[in-house]
Amino acid sequence: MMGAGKTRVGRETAQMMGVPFKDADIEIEHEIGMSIPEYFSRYGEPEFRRVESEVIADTLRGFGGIFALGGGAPMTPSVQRTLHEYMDQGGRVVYLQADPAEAMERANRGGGRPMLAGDANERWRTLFRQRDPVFDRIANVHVRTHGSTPQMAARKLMNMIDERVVHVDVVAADSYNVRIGEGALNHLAAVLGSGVARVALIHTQPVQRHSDKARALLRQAGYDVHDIVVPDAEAGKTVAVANGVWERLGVEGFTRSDAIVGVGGGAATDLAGFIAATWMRGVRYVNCPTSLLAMVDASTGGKTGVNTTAGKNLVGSFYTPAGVLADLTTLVSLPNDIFVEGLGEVAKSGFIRDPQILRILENHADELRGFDGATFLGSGLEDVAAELIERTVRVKAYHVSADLKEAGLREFLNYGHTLAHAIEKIEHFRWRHGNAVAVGCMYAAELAHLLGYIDQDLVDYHRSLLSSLGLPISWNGGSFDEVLSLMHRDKKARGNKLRFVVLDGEPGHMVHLDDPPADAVEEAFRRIRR
Ligand SMILES: NC(=O)c1ccc[n+]([C@@H]2O[C@H](COP(=O)([O-])OP(=O)(O)OC[C@H]3O[C@@H](n4cnc5c(N)ncnc54)[C@H](O)[C@@H]3O)[C@@H](O)[C@H]2O)c1
Ligand SMILES: O=C(O)C(=O)C[C@@H](O)[C@H](O)[C@H](O)COP(=O)(O)O
Repeated sequence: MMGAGKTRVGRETAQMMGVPFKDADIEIEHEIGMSIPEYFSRYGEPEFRRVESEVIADTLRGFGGIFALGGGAPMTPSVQRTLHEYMDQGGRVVYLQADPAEAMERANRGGGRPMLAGDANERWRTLFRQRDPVFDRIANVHVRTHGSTPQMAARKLMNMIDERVVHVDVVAADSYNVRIGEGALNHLAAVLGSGVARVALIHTQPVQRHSDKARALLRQAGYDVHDIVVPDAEAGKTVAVANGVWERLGVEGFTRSDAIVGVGGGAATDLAGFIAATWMRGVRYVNCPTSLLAMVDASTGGKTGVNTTAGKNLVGSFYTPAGVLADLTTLVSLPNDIFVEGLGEVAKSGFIRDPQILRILENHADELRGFDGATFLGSGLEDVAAELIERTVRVKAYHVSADLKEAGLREFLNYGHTLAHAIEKIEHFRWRHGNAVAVGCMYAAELAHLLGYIDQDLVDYHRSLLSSLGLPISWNGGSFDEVLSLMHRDKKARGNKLRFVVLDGEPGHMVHLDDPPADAVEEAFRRIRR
């Protein structure tokens, strides 16, 4: 909107990012050879919009910087088309959302704006009512600058345009974006949208500072926020905890148009998604993962659920979120062992689909294993982690987009999980999920080798890569019989036949392994014992 601070904040942001800045008004005046008010009064608005549209299209072609548009520009259909094409090529279109009262006051300062001729305040309000829904729809980045200095707004904007976005296009469900970057949480209100009144903010105690931030953002945006603290980690993934949350939602009057926001590790986002899937048979939800594992895997894809006494994730549903906000600033408080655990799922994704992930892990194993939240932001490791998160989420998106309900392709994401879930259950969920997955991948590699799918070198590669990251590669608990009985409860099993997913030849090539010979299943188990 006029007065939102596009030029000031845009210029400031460009300076912080070390990129050029252009202002549409200056480019247009250069093109027409006179001031905009003069051109407007001589030739009228339609002619001005035509020139403006051409200047915008020309400027955006090949321009790598920040370009401040005039407030009316995005209302022109040809400009909208140009902006869509720009976004399709990876461009960011930012809606700078200033406090309306402040923006109106700034816009009227000094006068001279042709669009505000007459009663300037009333005219500004009318334009705002017309433009706000259009800007909201067109932009792919929404930055609220209420109460911010231009420098603060610029920093926020920089973080938001710097972020990585993975689009998850799901067959038979709404598509959504996974946003990865410092400040990704700032998108929360935009992702929830305006149809929601009450928000249940579900989180665990160790991530209180991050849920406080989410709550502040939600309150600022006018939502009625209900804080729901659930037991930490797997203790929160039970039907008893879910029942407690359903009770709260009932008492607090949550309706179908209200929403859930899950903040925390994978256990919290699995539970929050499950609540969203079941409350009134489905309400909107947004995941805000705060652990590496939740960022790369648990928060995306719509597998929601709880454990039962019989095993891991046995009750749940496939229910996709409205969006995922992986805010890298939340990793500052993540303990080292929980970061390292997350690398188990990252490596898994490298094995099943994206060998470049494996190379990045190899090249940065020492830094990754030594993760320290206190020095993470702004370090070289942050770029490495952001790249790994984006790549791993892309692997996830590839599988869930085509096969949301896990009829076949999606099962490849379950590499290593047949044994992993048995380990977690036998260990009473004291073993971390990502660690169990690392051992499970080792087991799947041994099994694939025994059956002639992969050579010994690839088994050895699993062992050396996973251990270089600080992940476990063997497990000594439980007996084979216990493990076998639990593996029969794995969701890939069919009837009384086991079903695994294994590598075929090399990383990136996966096959299903139905009903493998019993002696190989046992021998592979023997090989992962210390
Ligand atoms: N739905 C899926 O597709 C999917 C995929 C993978 C894993 N999962 C599930 O995810 C869970 C594992 O997730 P996880 O590894 O995040 O475990 P978790 O949720 O148990 O979190 C681990 C610990 O880290 C804490 N924590 C998280 N973020 C923190 C932060 N920023 N600062 C300080 N502490 C923080 C948590 O409170 C918890 O104590 C398992 O239940 C697993 O089954 C689900
Ligand atoms: O998204 C999937 O599909 C996966 O299998 C991802 C796994 O990494 C994840 O641990 C998932 O929760 C396992 O699901 P389950 O169906 O085996 O319980």
